[in-house]
Amino acid sequence: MGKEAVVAKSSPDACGHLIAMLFRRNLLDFSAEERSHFVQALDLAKRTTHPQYVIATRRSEEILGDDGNTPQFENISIYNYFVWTHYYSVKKTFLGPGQESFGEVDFSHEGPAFLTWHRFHLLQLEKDMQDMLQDPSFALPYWDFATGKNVCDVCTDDLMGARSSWDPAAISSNSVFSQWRVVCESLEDYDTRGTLCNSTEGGPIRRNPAGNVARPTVQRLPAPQDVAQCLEVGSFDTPPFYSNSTDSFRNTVEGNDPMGRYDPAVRSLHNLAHLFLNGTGGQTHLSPNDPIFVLLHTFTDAVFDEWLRRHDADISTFPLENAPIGHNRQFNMVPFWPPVTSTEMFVTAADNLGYTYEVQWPSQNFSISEIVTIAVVAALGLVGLIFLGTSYLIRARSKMDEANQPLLIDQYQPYDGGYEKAQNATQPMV
Ligand SMILES: O=C1C=c2cc(C(=O)O)[nH]c2=CC1=O
Repeated sequence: MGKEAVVAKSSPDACGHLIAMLFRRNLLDFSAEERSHFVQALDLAKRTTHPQYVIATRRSEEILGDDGNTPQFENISIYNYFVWTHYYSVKKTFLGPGQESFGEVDFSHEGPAFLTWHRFHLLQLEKDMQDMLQDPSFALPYWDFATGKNVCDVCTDDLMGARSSWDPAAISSNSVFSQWRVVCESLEDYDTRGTLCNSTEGGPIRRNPAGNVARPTVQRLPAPQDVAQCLEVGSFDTPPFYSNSTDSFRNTVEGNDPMGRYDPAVRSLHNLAHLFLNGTGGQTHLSPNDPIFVLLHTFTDAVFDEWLRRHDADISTFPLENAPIGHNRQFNMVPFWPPVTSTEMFVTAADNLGYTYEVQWPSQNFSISEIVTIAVVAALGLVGLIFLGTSYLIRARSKMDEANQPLLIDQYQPYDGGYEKAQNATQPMV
């Protein structure tokens, strides 16, 4: 049995059957043995031909090849299939020779399906790896990227690969990931010749965390507070269901301003984590080639799942229509097969999908204005308490004085020398 997952409990599915629960854990909590097992599993997925899927390497117009008789499909490895599906979802649309390709269609980003698309993407890889390992308990771990730091803590040789000492944008030769070669990098071909990404591998993974000197705002990872604030955004998504949606949880976690305001210069959470990697992992058509992509997205999915749990999974703000192409609730998510819609993925994972996350969520810090309000209310309360306490003490004190000094009580006879007179009366005269 794989060590990544602890199948500690089971839960009933929609039909009432018991399904084992997978625990997606923080990669940094893995033991040395678990780390090695996970890295080897990824490497095996990179080298194992996908047992079920082939990829199309030409558009439907040319799918039978130049002679009209040679189907343009190729085998691909399990991991490279994961890369290819992401590439396909973001690829530009070829409009014809000599024409600029159309880049405004993105089936997996900048729209409501961002979270549901990537959730299914991860589930497919996880299932493929379980089958490859013949281990149904294999679970993908996550990278809690919301550290607020300017270092990549999973970039060590026992995990995702340290920085090479020779080239700051390369992976150390002690890591197996320095041997990985990327697919889908021939953008020029796709955009000018209308070809599609094929299974041919090219250059190595490039990664230079925090190293983008031209853009200081992407040299530091998101902070825990960004996650806490994002989880407070109440609506799943808002019109126009795009990258400029305000007060939208989806747009906030995808990576605009943590308060849900739109500022094109701002990158946070998921987008910031991609750009922080500064290399293969920061370019949308290529990013899954860097295996950190898997961990970055499991964490993003964990935030989504926590939001679904806290806000009671209300799909009413997931549009039925008017979202960008591919992003409406009932659309099949491109290019997954068998067909799957966002609605099917808009459910709490533990109750419906058989997995859950072990995460300690950061609590919300108070803003300056909230701190001032709390301080004023507390000060007023204190003044009130002091006033009440003082008046009570004064009243109690005066009651005590009355009890302890009976001579001051009105009814008591004032001293008039009567005692002495009486005494004198009983004394015999000498
Ligand atoms: O692979 C991705 C790369 C990204 C870069 C940005 C950005 O905000 O500039 N966003 C990205 C999302 C990705 O999925």
